[in-house]
Amino acid sequence: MVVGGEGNDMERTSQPKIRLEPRNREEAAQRISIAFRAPQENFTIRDFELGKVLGVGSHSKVVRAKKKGTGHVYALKIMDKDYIIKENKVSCAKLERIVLDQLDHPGIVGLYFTFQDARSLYMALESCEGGELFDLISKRGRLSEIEARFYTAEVVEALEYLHGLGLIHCDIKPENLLLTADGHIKVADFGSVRPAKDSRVTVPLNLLSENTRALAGTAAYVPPEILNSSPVSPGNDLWALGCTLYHMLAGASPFKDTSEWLIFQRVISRELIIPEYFSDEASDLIDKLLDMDPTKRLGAGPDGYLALKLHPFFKGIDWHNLRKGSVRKLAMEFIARKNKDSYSSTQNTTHHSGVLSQQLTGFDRSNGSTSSSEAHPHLSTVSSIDSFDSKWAEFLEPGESVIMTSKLKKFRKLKSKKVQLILTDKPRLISVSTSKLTEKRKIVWSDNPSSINVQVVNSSHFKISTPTKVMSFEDAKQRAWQWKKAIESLQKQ
Ligand SMILES: Nc1ncnc2c1ncn2[C@@H]1O[C@H](COP(=O)(O)OP(=O)(O)OP(=O)(O)O)[C@@H](O)[C@H]1O
Repeated sequence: MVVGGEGNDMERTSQPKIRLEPRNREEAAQRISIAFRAPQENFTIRDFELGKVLGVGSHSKVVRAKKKGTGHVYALKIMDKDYIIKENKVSCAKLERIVLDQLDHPGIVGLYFTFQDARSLYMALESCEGGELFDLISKRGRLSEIEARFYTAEVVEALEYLHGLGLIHCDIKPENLLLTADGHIKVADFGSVRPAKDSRVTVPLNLLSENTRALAGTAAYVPPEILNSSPVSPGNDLWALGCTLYHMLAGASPFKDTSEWLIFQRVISRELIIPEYFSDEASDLIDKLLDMDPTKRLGAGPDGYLALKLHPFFKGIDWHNLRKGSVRKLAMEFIARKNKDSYSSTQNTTHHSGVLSQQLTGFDRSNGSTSSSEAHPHLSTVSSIDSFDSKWAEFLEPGESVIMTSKLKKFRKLKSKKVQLILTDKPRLISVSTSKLTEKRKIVWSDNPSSINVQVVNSSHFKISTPTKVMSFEDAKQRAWQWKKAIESLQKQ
């Protein structure tokens, strides 16, 4: 990605550029003060051996990439230029680049370098080999309080650092909390970040004015004050932290419903049901983080993070040595559940060289988790990299690439089954039973929207209608609209 990067060879291509042009003197002055630590390199995608898709966001695809020559492995966040321009996400991408560049904390995903080519922007991030906390929770159903305490403590530490710099993440949720190979948490996805008034982090003003227009965050984690257009504050992240802790312990976010509107109603009226099996300490902490008044949330008051860290839920947490080992049991339990993974190891370049790193090298989540091999339709230009690794590859024809795939619940009458739905560039729609690993009945493709039609019921539910049947699906990651977009864009091609 080029952010004010004169002199970079990438700039001299005749391809579309994404630049950060100052609009006035003030901005120009501010821009000069940004000297990137993570350089803008002249690399091309051919300088990397691409591995599996680590995850997909709403405007990016993140792929494991090994740098030829050095063998270093990165999580390469790839953003399609046309798409982010069309979707007005350029400022989010630049913001993430600029902010990540200035952060340095073990609880925050590191940025190594950026580059771009004709089609895409690339950010080489520290690779979090353990995947999303969301997937861990989904696989387990819910986490134990011991695990939830540890993960929450690590997020608290990272938030303390961020808030100390005057930055609000604005999208804390289990999907954006990534696990390293040795079982520690790192906060990712800084595309929604906002500075508080007294922020010590340099953020160009034009990016902010563009970025602050949109409602930041994800419905189920958005605090009530944001729905009332109040200015951002650290309390926003503390609310989302309370929702995240609840999610870890209950297996679902506290404000769950079938549409964003209904979720917002629950948030505004604080319809919070705490399950009986939550300990008193966990219930009390969640209650205090989910205070309707952002200034009263634990961690946001006059005693700041000290009050939060001293809460009885965190009893036993060694705050000074949080990131020094002590995750052995958690990580080993995690890897034991993943030992069927047929992941072929690549060298890991994370900075964590703890005891577990070696034991866990090669540990991954290539076992069909909901996001591990998902792709975005707008990223079809890089879709060929999907075909390398997944166990679903056996259902593809030679040369066929995955455009999008998710583990979904498929409903039939009153029952539901888990299926892996795969959309390919052929185009084909393949539904594979995750229990039997066999292809279910063929879904006959048609370019005609009246023959194959996708109806979105809400963000997680959608239906695919063909002339002979209607199939109902649930996507736990709320990608119903992405399924519709992906299928329709292939029909238009
Ligand atoms: N450093 C990393 N290491 C491993 N996986 C990663 C890394 N960064 C991102 N991912 C995976 O890619 C997914 C998408 O990344 P990210 O959230 O940064 O994208 P985005 O397009 O900004 O998403 P969003 O829809 O949340 O705005 C993550 O949820 C995660 O699964």
